Amino acid sequence: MSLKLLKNEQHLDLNSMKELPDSYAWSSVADGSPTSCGSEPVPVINLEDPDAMMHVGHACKTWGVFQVMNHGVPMMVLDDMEASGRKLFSLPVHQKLQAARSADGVSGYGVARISSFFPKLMWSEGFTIIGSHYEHAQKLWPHGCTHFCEVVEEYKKEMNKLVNKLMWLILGSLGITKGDIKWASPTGELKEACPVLQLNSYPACPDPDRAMGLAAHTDSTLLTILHQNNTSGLQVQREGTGWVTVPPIRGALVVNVGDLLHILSNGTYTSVLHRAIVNRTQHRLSVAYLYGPPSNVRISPLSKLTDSFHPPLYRPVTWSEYLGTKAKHFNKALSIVRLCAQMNGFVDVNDHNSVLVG
Ligand SMILES: C=C1C[C@]23C[C@@]1(O)CC[C@H]2[C@@]12CCC[C@@](C)(C(=O)O1)[C@H]2[C@@H]3C(=O)O
Ligand SMILES: O=C(O)CCC(=O)C(=O)O
Ligand SMILES: [Fe+2]
Repeated sequence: MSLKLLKNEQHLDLNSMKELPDSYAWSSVADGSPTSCGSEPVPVINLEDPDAMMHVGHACKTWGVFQVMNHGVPMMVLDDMEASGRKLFSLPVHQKLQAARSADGVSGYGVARISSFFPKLMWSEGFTIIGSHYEHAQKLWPHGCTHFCEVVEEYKKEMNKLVNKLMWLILGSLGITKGDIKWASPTGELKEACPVLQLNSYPACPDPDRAMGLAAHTDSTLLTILHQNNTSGLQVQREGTGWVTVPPIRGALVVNVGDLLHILSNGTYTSVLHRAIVNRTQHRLSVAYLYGPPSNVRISPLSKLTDSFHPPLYRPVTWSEYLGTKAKHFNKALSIVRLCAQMNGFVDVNDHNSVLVG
C-alpha cells in the first residue's frame, strides 16, 4: 500500500486505499442519529413559479435548505465546472501539493478546515479558491491553465447572478425591501465580499459505513449554492427526523441557509446542519459557492424584524470576524455571538463585563 503523506498532514492518497486506515475510521456514521427513509423530501422550488418567494421563505423557515430548478444558470456552465473539478482532483498528489493551502492560509488544496476539531480524518480533499483563481491554477498547471480559469470565471459570474436573485427572494419573504439593505448598490445588486469557491472531492471508499466525507457543520455564509454531481452523499439534519439525503437532480442546485442569514433574520431562518457521506463505488464531487457580505459590513438582526417583543438575538459581526470565531470555536460560533435577553436589558452571554441597560 503506498501511503503518500501530504505536507505536514497525515493525509493519504485516498484513491489508492484498499482498506480504511484506522485514522479514517469514525465510530458514529451509520450508527449515529437516525437516517430517514421515506420521510418528507427536501423542497424543490421552481424559480419561475410566480409563488417562488413564498416557497423559498417557507423552505428557509422549515428546512434551512432547498433545491432550485429553472434558476437561469446554463447547464453547460455546471457541466464544465464539474469536469474541471474532476480534472483537478485527478492530478497526481505531488502536483496538487504545489497548490497546498499553507498552515495559516485559506486558499488552495488540502483537507477540510474543520478537520482539526475531530479525532479522525475525513474521506475527502478540497480546493478553496478565494479571490483570484489564476494564482492557484498556475501552480497546478504551470504550462497552461487558461481553460480552468475561464470555467471558474464563468461559474462565479453565473453564481453571483443567482445569489442576487435568491437573496432578494429570501429578503422579500421576510418583508425586507431594497431600501432596507445598505450594502445593495443603487441598481439593487447586493455587493459580495469576495467570492469563495470550495471544490470537494470524495473518492470511492472501501468501508463507507465507517468513513465520513465531510463532518456535520453549518456554513458561515449568508447563503451557499451547491452543485453536486450525480452521486448522492449530501445529508441535512432535520429536527425530529434525523439525517435526510438531498438527492442529486440533474440541473438543480442546492441552497443552504448559512449562519449569517440566521443572524440577519434574527433566527427566523435557521442555518442548516449538513454533512457529506461517501460510498463504495462512486467518486463524488461538489462545488460550493459560499456567499457572504462585503468585508466592511457588520451583519446584525434586521431592525424591521425586531421590536421590544422580538429583541435582537445576535450582536453585529462582520464576515471575517465570524469566520475567525468559527475557526476557533467551530459549532459553538453562533451561540458565541448570541445575546441573551435578560429582564431589563441585553447581555452578551460571553461577555462577562456586559452592563445591563434600560
Ligand atoms: C469562507 C469560508 C467558509 C469556509 C471557511 C472559508 O474560509 C473557506 C472554506 C469554507 C468551508 C467549506 C467546507 C465546510 C467549511 C465548514 C470548511 O471547513 O471550509 C466551510 C467554512 C465555513 O463555512 O465556515
Ligand atoms: O459535498 C457536499 O455535499 C457538501 C459540501 C459542503 O458542505 C461545503 O462545501 O460546505
Ligand atoms: Fe457546507
